Amino acid sequence: MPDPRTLFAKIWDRHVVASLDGGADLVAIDRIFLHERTGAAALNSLKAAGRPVANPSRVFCVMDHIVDTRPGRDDRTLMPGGQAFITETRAAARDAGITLFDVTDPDQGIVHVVSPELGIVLPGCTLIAPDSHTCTQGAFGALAWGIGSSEAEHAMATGTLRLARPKTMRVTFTGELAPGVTPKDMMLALIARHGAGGGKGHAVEFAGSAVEALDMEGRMTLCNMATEFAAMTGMIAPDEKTFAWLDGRRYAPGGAMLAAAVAEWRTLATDPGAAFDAEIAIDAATIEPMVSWGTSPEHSAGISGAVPIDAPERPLAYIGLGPGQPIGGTPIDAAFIGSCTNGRLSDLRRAAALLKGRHVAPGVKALVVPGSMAVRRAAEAEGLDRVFTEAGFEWRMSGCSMCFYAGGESFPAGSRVISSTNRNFEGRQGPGIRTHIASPETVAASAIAGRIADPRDIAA
Ligand SMILES: CC(C)[C@H](C(=O)O)[C@@H](O)C(=O)O
Ligand code: SF4
Repeated sequence: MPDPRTLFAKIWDRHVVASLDGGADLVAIDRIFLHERTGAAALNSLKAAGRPVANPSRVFCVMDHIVDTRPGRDDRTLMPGGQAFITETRAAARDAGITLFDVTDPDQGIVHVVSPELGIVLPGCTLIAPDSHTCTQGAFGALAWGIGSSEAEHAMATGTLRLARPKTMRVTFTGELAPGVTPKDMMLALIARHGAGGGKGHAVEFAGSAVEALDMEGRMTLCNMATEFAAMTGMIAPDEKTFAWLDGRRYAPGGAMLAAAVAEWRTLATDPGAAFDAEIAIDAATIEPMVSWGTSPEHSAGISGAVPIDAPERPLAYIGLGPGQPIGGTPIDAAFIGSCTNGRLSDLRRAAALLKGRHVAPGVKALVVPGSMAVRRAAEAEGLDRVFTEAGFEWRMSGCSMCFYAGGESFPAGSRVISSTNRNFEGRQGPGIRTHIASPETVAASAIAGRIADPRDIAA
């Protein structure tokens, strides 16, 4: 019998092209994604070096970070000088012969939403992008991680990347989530309990009954925030839900090819008895809806909790809360639903279920930005756009939008925002913006209440 191996080891071992001096491996890269924020730089520098993209059919590019999300958009963006990122990336992508999902393309959307939607990420593949939330796609049992721009160049030119083998960690969520508690809350609880550096240097596999019970979109939310845990990536063993998701997607294998692929993908799961370098176990039933109170995702607490009495000064000064202050009940100025963490159809459905027949509190600016145009169309087909707009939310085109102050979209300086996104550091959503990260349900409930509120208090 061969030694039991982890999901990570199975993927890594079959992608190692060579073991290099100094302990690093040369790893074959199956898929590369670019976006307009960093894409033009990588493609242009490759071109300047006189090197073509080795295999353009494996390289994809989206427009998501800087694009305007107001309906009727074109290449113009609220980011000063932002249009050049878009036009230069478009020209460089066309020149390199890679696949581009452009601003007005029906497939446009946030990179980590579009790739799974189109079946570009597959179990067992290696996928990289110069974007830290590439780990989202590990939800498919892929090895997917964020890289720097020069590594993107190297990978595009050679189809490989040189890197040191990370350590492995398994995070097991046992038991069952309580009603109203979501994958976002699982990650905020993990990071609050084990620190924003807790996964450093590790490829993290999420496992256990509460993970198996999640749908694919929930699994993506979980893996998305592996980078907030400082992990190289997050991943989940592929199962029937994974295979069903991929069935019929444009770039995924179909027919007899799919059946053969599924047979292969079934072998990827971690073998019983395989050893991890580190293990964490969390009882899912102990998690409640979580909200951040500071400027790191580790500054998070249960909605019924309070800011710790020994909380550090600087984040509290920025966020404008005091030690021991209850988190629930804090008045908000704005609410945002969207991003690669929580901007998918199921996120929108769950928020809309709470908003139906209700209205955002007076004075609260609320906005929903679907993670992709496909999500937007699917939501409209179900009438979710009307639920949101009747509740007083703005209904936008897809993009990163207010997740990140890169496209110039923001709320008035200093606003307190409840947000379904993944980062809450100073200025993340714009000058002086005080971000509280939470699940889409908590965002919806808080928008209605005009203050940070527990979604479980609203009967959907
Ligand atoms: C702009 C991009 C490189 C960045 C990232 O790497 O994650 C952004 O997506 C973010 O979420 O901060
Ligand atoms: S939605 Fe936010 S976290 Fe995701 S890729 Fe865009 S900016 Fe980064």
